[in-house]
Amino acid sequence: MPLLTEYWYKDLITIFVTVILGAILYLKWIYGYWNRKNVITPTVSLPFGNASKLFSQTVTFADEFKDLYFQMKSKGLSYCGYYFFTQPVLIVFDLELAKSIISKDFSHFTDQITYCNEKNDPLTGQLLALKGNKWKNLRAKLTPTFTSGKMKMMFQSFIDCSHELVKFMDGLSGIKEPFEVKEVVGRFTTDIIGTCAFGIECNSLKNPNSEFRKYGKRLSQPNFIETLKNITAISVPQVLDILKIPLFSSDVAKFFIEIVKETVDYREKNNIVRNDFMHLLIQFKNNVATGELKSEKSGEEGEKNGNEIGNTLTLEEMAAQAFVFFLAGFETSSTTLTFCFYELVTNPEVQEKLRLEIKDVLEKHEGKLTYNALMEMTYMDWCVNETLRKYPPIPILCRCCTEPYRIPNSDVVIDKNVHVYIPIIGIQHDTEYYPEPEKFDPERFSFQNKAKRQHYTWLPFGEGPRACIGMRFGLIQIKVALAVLIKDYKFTLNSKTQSPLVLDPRSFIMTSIGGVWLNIEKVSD
Ligand code: HEM
Repeated sequence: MPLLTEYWYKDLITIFVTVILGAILYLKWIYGYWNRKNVITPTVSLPFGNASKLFSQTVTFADEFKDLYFQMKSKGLSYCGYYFFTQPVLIVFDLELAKSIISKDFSHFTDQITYCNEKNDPLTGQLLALKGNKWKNLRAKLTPTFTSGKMKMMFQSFIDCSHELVKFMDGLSGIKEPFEVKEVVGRFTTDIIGTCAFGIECNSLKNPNSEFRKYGKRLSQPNFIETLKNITAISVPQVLDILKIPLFSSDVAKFFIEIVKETVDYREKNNIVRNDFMHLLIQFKNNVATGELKSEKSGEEGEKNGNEIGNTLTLEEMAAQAFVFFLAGFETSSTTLTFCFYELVTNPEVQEKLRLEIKDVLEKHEGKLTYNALMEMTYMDWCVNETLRKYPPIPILCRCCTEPYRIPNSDVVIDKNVHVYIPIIGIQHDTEYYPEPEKFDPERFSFQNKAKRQHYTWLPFGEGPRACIGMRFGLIQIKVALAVLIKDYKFTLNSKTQSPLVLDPRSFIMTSIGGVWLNIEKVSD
């Protein structure tokens, strides 16, 4: 039956045109947000705002925000507006403002932009995604897991996994096979995180099809639907909430929750104590129940207002934390190692200098790779820092405004729920701070050179209260791999590598298309 006119098809056309016009007007109003605040934005286009190239995956996150950094900074701007689809974002170029947002005035920007809905998806109830006081209490509890003391206690697990890595490399050097470095070091970091976070020997170096490796790959190479869910989670998270769509597929959640459940059961039944992250989580569960560990407010009160982590962790909460350590820990580190190897093979004099340092230090430590020996490898530290400068695995830092904030010396107020991005990829390639930024020069991180640079010019692990909690852990796994490999093997670039590297626009973490292929040869003593 016709509604508006005599003909149903005219009604249909009218409704269709009205909906389209309504959507366009709504988007135009949304995309006027920064204009109304007199904040300059790059040219905005319908329907994706400024992010159309990111949505069509024709540009990488790193290139998008590096280009924007240079384009806007050259106009003398300290910040600009941006629309990630319908989500307004402030992009900050000025180091002082970046410092205020992530450290000095942190109380206005306490949250990450990561999706969190523990009811729909238990795995999102993890440290990186939790908000407000819930995050604050959990962060306070988890921080002791990553002290240098705890790292020393876990160090033997790193060394055990490195033996497998060396065995694997020995095999390759014997048959003179080129190998893709990210695949191999990804298996190594998966094994370490599996051991330390889940107490499980994944053996992915021996068995590349191990379950952990399989899920690791799935998480780092999302398919179209998963990419769409990731984008929705950042730009319009309400859609996932209302439609009750979990961010992580049910089989991923089932795998991680089951593995934590089995580990906890086994350890509790057999009184097993290990120096790892899982043990600490079990202690939280049990100590808290006996009153030894108190969160800032009582769990009951917290449960009431729904904004506190309770006094005890449920199995799902434990699984979510182990999961984030896996998610945040294995690929960032394997990516860093991959780019570091690429630079070491394209700068053979740096590789040689590093090899000499490793041998010298080990000689002083009777040939044993101990925690202290690793800390004495200064040149290695510079090489890793320079890699993280050139290729920060996470190219932007993100915050959500949790309390309105007036930008100092301006009339611009950042409203609650507006996102803020700090494009560290731009800062770390800025000639003002790093002359010849494309050159790989570890000496930039010598004590004297570092002292000459401003703070906040090197941010691969973030800064302030929400900085990376696993920095020490990540650096140790990177350095252990470098120490055992560079000491005994010489690496050169294999012709299968697309050099200069081309980054993959489908990946948020910096990744090169086709990978980095190396030749390996044992060095004589
Ligand atoms: C080279 C290695 C790594 C890099 C470059 C890296 C980088 C980062 C960055 C940029 C952040 C956000 C910081 C901010 O917004 O200020 C972060 C957060 C985080 N990282 Fe890492 N990370 C690495 C290794 C690890 C490892 C090994 C783990 C765990 C075992 C880990 C666990 C986390 C967690 C849980 C957070 C969230 C912290 C919070 O919100 O309180 N990361 N990481």
